[in-house]
Amino acid sequence: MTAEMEPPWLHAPPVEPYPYQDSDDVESGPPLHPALAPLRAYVGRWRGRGRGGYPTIEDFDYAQEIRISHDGRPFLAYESRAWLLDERSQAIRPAGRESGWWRPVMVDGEPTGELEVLLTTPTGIMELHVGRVSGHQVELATDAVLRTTTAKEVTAGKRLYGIVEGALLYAQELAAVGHGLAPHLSARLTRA
Ligand code: HEM
Repeated sequence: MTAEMEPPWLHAPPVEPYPYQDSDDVESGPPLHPALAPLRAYVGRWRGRGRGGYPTIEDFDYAQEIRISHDGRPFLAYESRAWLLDERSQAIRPAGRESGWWRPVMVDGEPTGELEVLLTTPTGIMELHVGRVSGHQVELATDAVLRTTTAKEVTAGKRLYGIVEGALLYAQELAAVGHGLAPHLSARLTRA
């Protein structure tokens, strides 16, 4: 590469590690953005178990960890990892994994109670949800689903999340592989 072609940053000093904090504990870390006040109860590390099924598959038991964190900006980061359990609650194999963002809608500096949620899975599916927060309850429905060419055919989804007696509960429905909306997952997780 000739000197004229070199970008100016090529010989700049090395950068420090990412200097901002990502926190899953509202008591420490950066202050929670006011947009996230209605979702404050969700921030944390959660672990628990659930039961799943679909018209096309056998019912199954699973365990799951969810991390919901923030960095002081008006969105939550969402990460979930699940694994299948046998009848003795021993791990069989890794299962669903998902990550994305929960974005409360703000108008004139006030949260409207609406939520935009973006989620992706390693199985080639991207879900765009619109939702509502009321009290501790979060209700989501897909606005769009995008799939890679090799992904299973998922066309819609619906989710209901709640915080009940300090636990995170949810139920999730899917429209997939030729079926209309039907339950796929429900679980109860407590703070890990
Ligand atoms: C806690 C997370 C999840 C768990 C534990 C889970 C578990 C399972 C299991 C055990 C199966 C049966 C096939 C297999 O053994 O792989 C399955 C199938 C399936 N799951 Fe999930 N899943 C999760 C999340 C999701 C999500 C987020 C989506 C959609 C975005 C999804 C869509 C599907 C579809 C489309 C099938 C295939 C059904 C069929 O081909 O008949 N799953 N899931």
